[in-house]
Amino acid sequence: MNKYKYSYFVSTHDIIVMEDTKLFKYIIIGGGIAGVTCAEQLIDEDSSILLLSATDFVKTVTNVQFVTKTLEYFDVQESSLNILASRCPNVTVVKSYVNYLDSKNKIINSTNGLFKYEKLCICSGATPKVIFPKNPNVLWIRDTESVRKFRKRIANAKRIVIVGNGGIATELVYELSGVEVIWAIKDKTINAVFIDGGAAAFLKSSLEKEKANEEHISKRRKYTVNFSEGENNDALGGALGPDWHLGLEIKSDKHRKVTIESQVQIKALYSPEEFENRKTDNTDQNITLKEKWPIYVELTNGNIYGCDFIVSATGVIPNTEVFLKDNNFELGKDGGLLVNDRMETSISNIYAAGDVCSAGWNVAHHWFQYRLWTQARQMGAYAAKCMWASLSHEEIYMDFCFEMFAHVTKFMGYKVILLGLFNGQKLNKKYEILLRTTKDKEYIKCVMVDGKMQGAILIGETDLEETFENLILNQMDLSSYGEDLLDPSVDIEDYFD
Ligand SMILES: Cc1cc2nc3c(=O)[nH]c(=O)nc-3n(C[C@H](O)[C@H](O)[C@H](O)COP(=O)(O)OP(=O)(O)OC[C@H]3O[C@@H](n4cnc5c(N)ncnc54)[C@H](O)[C@@H]3O)c2cc1C
Ligand SMILES: NC(=O)c1ccc[n+]([C@@H]2O[C@H](COP(=O)([O-])OP(=O)(O)OC[C@H]3O[C@@H](n4cnc5c(N)ncnc54)[C@H](O)[C@@H]3O)[C@@H](O)[C@H]2O)c1
Repeated sequence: MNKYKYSYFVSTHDIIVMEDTKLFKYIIIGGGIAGVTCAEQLIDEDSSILLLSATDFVKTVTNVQFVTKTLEYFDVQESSLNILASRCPNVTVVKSYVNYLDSKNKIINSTNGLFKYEKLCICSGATPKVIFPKNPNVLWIRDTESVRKFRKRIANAKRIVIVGNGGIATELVYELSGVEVIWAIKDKTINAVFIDGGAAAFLKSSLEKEKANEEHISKRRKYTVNFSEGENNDALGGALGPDWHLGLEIKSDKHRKVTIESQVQIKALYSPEEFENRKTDNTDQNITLKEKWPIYVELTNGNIYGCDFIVSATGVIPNTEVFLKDNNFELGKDGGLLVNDRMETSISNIYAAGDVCSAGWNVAHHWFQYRLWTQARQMGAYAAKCMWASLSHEEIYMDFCFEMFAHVTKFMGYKVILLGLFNGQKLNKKYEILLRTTKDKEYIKCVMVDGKMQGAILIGETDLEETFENLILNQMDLSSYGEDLLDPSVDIEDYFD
């Protein structure tokens, strides 16, 4: 590896570029799915491409399989930097944390020196938005390191409180057994980030079953994660993804014990000493308080729980901070780097993809951004195409995957497919719902406007995803079918394919 000389004055951020500061045609920051996909997809084979990864590992996607035109499964691996470099000979992979961007001179300063770019793609992901982040009894899940900390603490835990109602909380609550879980959610029903109340009721019964009785079907076929002990890297690693929870099989007791506290938030946390000093009346209403716990949680409904620790699964914030210093990036409402339909940020020659960016183009009616693995991959690949097209003056079109939102995952033991405006997003409550549900088997919901399908939730093995995807994309008028559309005796799959 070349060593680059550099000079850098932290006080003024003036960078003196030495003659041998290396120029790369493309630089990509971030070794998560967005960054790695971007590097792999750069078809400019003669070009110098540099990928900077803050950690010793990068995330690579393998065995991509399309379920439909827009739905895909894939395996994810944590690979060493050398493996990526050997797979992509035109990509130099350097472990380095970027701490300053000089967009005027197109230079980045990193822990491994200065690098100059023609085109830069920022794929720095997102950081968990943790409630009470400084409290040592509040944990989160994002990367391998955070899961390691969680595993260590859960091994001896009797009760934990999980806060949040999205992907991580839903998966964690389902995966844990042999420990009492208090699940504190802001909404009326579980997993409200992804599904409606009806689907939530369908899934919830899974929590009452014993873990051992269920077949463990993985969300994807494989997720290889490196849990080697001893490594202690403070840099935030890439987000975990499919099947990150498979390593949580640590309790022999397979009983789930989940209490759902709905429509609440955390009001306060108390250390044992602070709790002892509380002399309010409501503290003794809760028998669980007779035991001594490392931390106590007061909910907004007045209930107080002692527990071993709390998991904050309360969403993410795009990792932009380092890049904002002296750079006037336009940001999206959610704090991401705003990108246009060419994945360009508001600063020329700088692109962004994955969790760090906010889609700022006029998005297709049936598509919206969700910070998901699949979208990180799609955006990374498309950003690569856009950077290449810009330098080679080629015309390209927006990828088809941005036409319709599509996500396949697994919640509470069921395959879950979300298509288009599956929860009536963007429709201002002006839509009808067609529903078919069979207990413990399937839940099918179609969102309809004027007889045309706008979105769908498919839970279980319905085999309807391809048909429904076509119906949403084609906007075929289905008024004449009315409710028969979901009649189990009508084989709509054959009819519409
Ligand atoms: C527990 C968990 C489960 C999930 N499950 C699913 C799922 O089932 N399906 C799904 O679709 N999505 C899932 N997601 C979401 C998905 O993992 C993310 O949306 C996706 O991985 C984001 O990829 P990314 O490349 O944009 O960011 P990241 O994976 O966060 O990668 C960003 C990279 O940038 C590096 N970096 C940051 N700052 C710097 C810097 N200054 N200099 C150098 N490098 C830097 C980081 O170290 C990191 O390697 C899950 C997320 C989590 C946390
Ligand atoms: N199977 C999947 O597709 C899957 C699984 C895990 C994670 N992910 C993705 O990983 C990322 C992180 O997951 P996540 O579950 O942390 O985020 P999320 O955005 O899915 O859910 C965040 C949840 O936290 C709640 N919340 C926010 N602030 C709160 C507060 N102060 N008090 C109480 N609740 C609060 C929100 O209401 C929401 O329910 C997301 O982008 C998510 O989509 C996806």
